[in-house]
Amino acid sequence: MKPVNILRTWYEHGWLRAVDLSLADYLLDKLGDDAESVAFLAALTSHQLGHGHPCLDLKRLSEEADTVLQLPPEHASFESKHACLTAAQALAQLPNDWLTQLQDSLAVNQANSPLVLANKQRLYLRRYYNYEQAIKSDLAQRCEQQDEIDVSQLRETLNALFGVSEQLSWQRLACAMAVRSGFTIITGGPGTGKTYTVVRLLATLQQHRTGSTPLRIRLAAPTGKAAARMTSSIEGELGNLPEQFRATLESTMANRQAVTLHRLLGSQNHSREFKHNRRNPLLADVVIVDEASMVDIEMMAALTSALAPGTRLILLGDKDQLASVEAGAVLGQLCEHAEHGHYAPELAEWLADSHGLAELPQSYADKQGASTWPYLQHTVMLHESRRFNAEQGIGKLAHEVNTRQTQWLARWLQDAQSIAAENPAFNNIHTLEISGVGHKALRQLVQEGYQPLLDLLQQGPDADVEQWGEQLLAQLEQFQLLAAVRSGDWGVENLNKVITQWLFGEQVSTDKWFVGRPVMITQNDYSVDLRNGDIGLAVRTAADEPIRVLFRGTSGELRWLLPSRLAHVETAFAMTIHKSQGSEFNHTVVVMPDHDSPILTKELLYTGITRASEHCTLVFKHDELVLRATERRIQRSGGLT
Ligand SMILES: Nc1ncnc2c1ncn2[C@@H]1O[C@H](COP(=O)(O)OP(=O)(O)OP(=O)(O)O)[C@@H](O)[C@H]1O
Repeated sequence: MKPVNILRTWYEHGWLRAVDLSLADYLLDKLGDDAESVAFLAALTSHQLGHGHPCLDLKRLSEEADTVLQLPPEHASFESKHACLTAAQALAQLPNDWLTQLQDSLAVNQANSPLVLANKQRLYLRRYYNYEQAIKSDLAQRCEQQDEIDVSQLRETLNALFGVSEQLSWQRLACAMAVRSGFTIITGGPGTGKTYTVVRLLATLQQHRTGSTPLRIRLAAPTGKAAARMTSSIEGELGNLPEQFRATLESTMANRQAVTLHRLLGSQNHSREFKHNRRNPLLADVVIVDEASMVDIEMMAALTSALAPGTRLILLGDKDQLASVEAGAVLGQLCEHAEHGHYAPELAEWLADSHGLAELPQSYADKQGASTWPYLQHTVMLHESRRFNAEQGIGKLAHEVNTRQTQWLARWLQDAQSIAAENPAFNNIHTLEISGVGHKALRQLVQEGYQPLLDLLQQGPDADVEQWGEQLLAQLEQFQLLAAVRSGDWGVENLNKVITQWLFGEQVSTDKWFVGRPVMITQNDYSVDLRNGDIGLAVRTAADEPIRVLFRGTSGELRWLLPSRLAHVETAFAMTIHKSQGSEFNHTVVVMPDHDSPILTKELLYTGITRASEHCTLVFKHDELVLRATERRIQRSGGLT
């Protein structure tokens, strides 16, 4: 079959997006029928973007095409599998010299050509290649900025902030690292003290600034919700600082409000360009970005290019979480293997000195570190969670999944109850093995989980509507279903239908407005200042009032919007694990599907489990699918490192 016809069949069966096919058609139109292989590979590159990869990894493509391209897709019907070639079969239809054709093509590696082939291995759409190059050169320039620091003074400041101790504190090393360098990544799982560290880092930076004017510090996060969380956790942590540092920070940092990255950079209507860019950089000495694992490659390029050469950039995030839904696992790539340090000997020595230690443990030093792992010379991973014990409950479950250890997990999946009976510290993780999503045990779990919210809604506001709104939004974070997949019986769409019926009966439809409908914004909407992923709740403040949707605004305020103002929303009793990033729920229920799929990975499960702050329930039909997902890793394509 001709490659372009394979693409058409894939498109007709929903395996490929219209935009992917259009690119192939465009190239064929410009270059003629001889360019079929090039057009085919360009369409695949575009398809990869839709799966979060900024490029097509050609080596992996020839080795494991079906896995790399995630074809057939999760939702593929039986008929489509019959009608379409698999990715591996399709690739076999290309002439043997497809790589040479690609290298020789006018569409590749020419001035302003639409495609770029890097190292004969990664094929990019030019725009994404440019983003990657911009990030690399901006970060390289920033990595070279190293301030001369008086180590003994720094040690004194850190002693005052963290206390004097012989015990290695990664938080303290993170502060030292960020004071020395123009670019720093602080990564760590939930509760490892990223906020705790940042507040102390801000104090250290102000203390060790060179001029007399206070540093201009800007705080940002990729979503409104993450920005609101950042603001409140920083505000909360300020109170725990030693008095002299707290007073300095409060007086020097009048603006402690974190904003979305869009707002920081100044998004402009109907344009991908931001107000702040290379020509008009941000006025800031330090920019700190929380939840950086959610920042995609386009936004990261916009950020790094909007920073003036002297601005210090500090990224915070959990490298082991899923990356952004958009293309580019930037943080994950930059600090892959951070758990091993890989510090060049001189850096390891300096870090130890800043801490007052004789040396860092040998396992974190690496003679080749500087050349092999340049970004790790600017990264500190916080290892110890203050919220979860890695040996117990949620901490243990998250740890076993993250490190892909299935032995304990297999036992827990079989008999979580006995494990909890033996040790009450495991009482906060639960399994629910069910034959289908209509199962009464799931229904009971959902009804009990949502009952307090329904009671609050039923009760209505007393005199104080704002207080009621606060209670509702707090209650909405108490219980949440997260599904691994979108479609099928076990997917988000069906779960929302089923839950709506369980809670509100047959007369209510999932896609209509009703009091008690939680919704998620599915696209950034600047006209109402809401972002993709923001969550609201449909309420009625009085019987004669219209339904309004209650959201938390970026400054923490309550917003009561009419549903007619919301263009892109979906019901959110259940949401995908992808969309739950940056949120935390008291009781998180993670629902695995009844069939295997390449999207079921340890990153997905880890992200779902770590959304839970108090209780986590894992719902599944087959325990071996949970184990298989734990063993599977996301392969991040890209050339940042
Ligand atoms: N070195 C420390 N000494 C005492 N308490 C600490 C220390 N580090 C962190 N904590 C406490 O542990 C809790 C979790 O820390 P923090 O909120 O900073 O973690 P985080 O990594 O930012 O979490 P999140 O997953 O929410 O992003 C907080 O209550 C914090 O005050």
